Amino acid sequence: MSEQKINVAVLGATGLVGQNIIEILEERNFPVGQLFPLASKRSAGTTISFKGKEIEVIDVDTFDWTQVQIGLFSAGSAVSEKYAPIAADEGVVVIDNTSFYRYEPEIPLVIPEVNPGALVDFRNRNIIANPNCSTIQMLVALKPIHDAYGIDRINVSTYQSVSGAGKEAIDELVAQTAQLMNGRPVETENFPVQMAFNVIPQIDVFQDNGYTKEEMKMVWETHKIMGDESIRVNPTAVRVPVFYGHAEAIHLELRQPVSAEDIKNILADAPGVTMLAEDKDYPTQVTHASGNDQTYVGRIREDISHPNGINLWVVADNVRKGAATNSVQIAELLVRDYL
Ligand SMILES: NC(=O)C1=CN([C@@H]2O[C@H](COP(=O)(O)OP(=O)(O)OC[C@H]3O[C@@H](n4cnc5c(N)ncnc54)[C@H](OP(=O)(O)O)[C@@H]3O)[C@@H](O)[C@H]2O)C=CC1
Ligand SMILES: N[C@@H](CC(=O)OP(=O)(O)O)C(=O)O
Repeated sequence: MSEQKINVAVLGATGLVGQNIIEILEERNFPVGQLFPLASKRSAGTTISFKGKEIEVIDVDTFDWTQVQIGLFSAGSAVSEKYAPIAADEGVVVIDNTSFYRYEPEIPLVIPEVNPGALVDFRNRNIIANPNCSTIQMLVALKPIHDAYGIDRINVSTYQSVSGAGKEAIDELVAQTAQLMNGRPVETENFPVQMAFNVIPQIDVFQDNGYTKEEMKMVWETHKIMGDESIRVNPTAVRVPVFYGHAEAIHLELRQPVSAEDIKNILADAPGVTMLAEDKDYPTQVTHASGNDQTYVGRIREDISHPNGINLWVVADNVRKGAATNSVQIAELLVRDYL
C-alpha cells in the first residue's frame, strides 16, 4: 500500500457495522488522514473513539463531501439512495454496504478474495457495492471449488445471527431472554415472531416467488460475483438466537464426481478460508467466527445421496467479514491499485 493518506467518511458511524468499520480501519492500519464519523441528527455531537482520540459525530445532512476521498456507507438503503450520488458527484468513492446499488450492472459488487478484478469499473458511478453477508462467506468458500470443478447447483440453508438485523435486534434478543427467564410476556418489535429460544425461517420481506429477499439476494449476487448465471442456487435463510456469526449448511452438486479429499486440498490454500479438516473439529459461530475475519469451513463430506454431491458447513462473523471487514478490504484494494 502506498504511503498516501486518505480522508475517510463513515456514514452510519454509530451503528453496528459503522462502529466495526472504524475499529477495523484502526486494526488494519488503513492510511486514514482524517476520519469523519457521520450519522443522523439523533447522534450528531456524540463522540466515537479512533486511535485514542474522541471524534465528534456529524449530521450527514450538513456534511461537505469535498473533504474526503472514500465514503464507507452503512446507514440503510434509503440513506445510501440519497447520499451516495451526492458524494460520488463530489468525487468521493463510495463503498456501500446496503443492497440498494448491488444489482445495477455498471456498479461493481466485490469480494476481494473472489472477484477483485470487478473493481476496475468503479469509476462508472464512483460507487462500489459490498455484497450481502450470507453471500460473502458462501462465495469465499465456494469460488476455488467452482474454479477447479464447476458448481452446477448450490442448496444452502443459513443460520443467521441477530446482529445481522442491527443494534436494536441484539437488544431485543437480550430483553426477550430476560423476559422469558422472569416469567414475563415477550415483546417483539424487530422480528416477525419471538426470537429468543426460537428459529425463524424469514429474513427480509417475501417475494412473489415465495422466497424471501434475503434468499434471492444470495441467488442474484452469486450470479453477478461469480460471473456465471448457470449456477443454480436454492437458499433458505433462517434467523437463529445467536448474537454474532452466520453459519451455512451447503450442499453442492458439482459438474463431475469429486472426493471430499479433493475439496479439502483445494480449500487448504483458499484465500480467506480456514479449514477444519477433521470430522469432529468443526467451527461454530461462537467458538470460531465471532470477532474474526476468516471464513471457517468444516464438515466436508461426500453426499451419500448424490454422485456429484459435496456437503460443507461454513461459518463467519457477519458484521466483520460479512460487512465491515469486506468494505475495508475493498478500500485497501482501491488505495493499492487505483487511488
Ligand atoms: N453487507 C451486509 O451484509 C450488511 C449490510 N448492512 C447494512 O448496513 C446498514 C446498517 O446496519 P447496522 O449497522 O447493523 O444498523 P444499526 O441499526 O446498528 O445502525 C444504523 C446506523 O445508520 C444510521 N442512520 C440511520 N438512519 C439514518 C439517517 N436517516 N441519516 C443518517 N444516518 C442514519 C444510524 O445513526 P443514528 O445513531 O443517528 O441513528 C446508525 O449509525 C443496514 O441497514 C444494511 O443496509 C448491515 C449488515 C450487514
Ligand atoms: N440481511 C442481513 C444483514 C443485511 O443488512 O443484509 P443486506 O445488506 O443484504 O441488506 C441479516 O439480516 O443478517
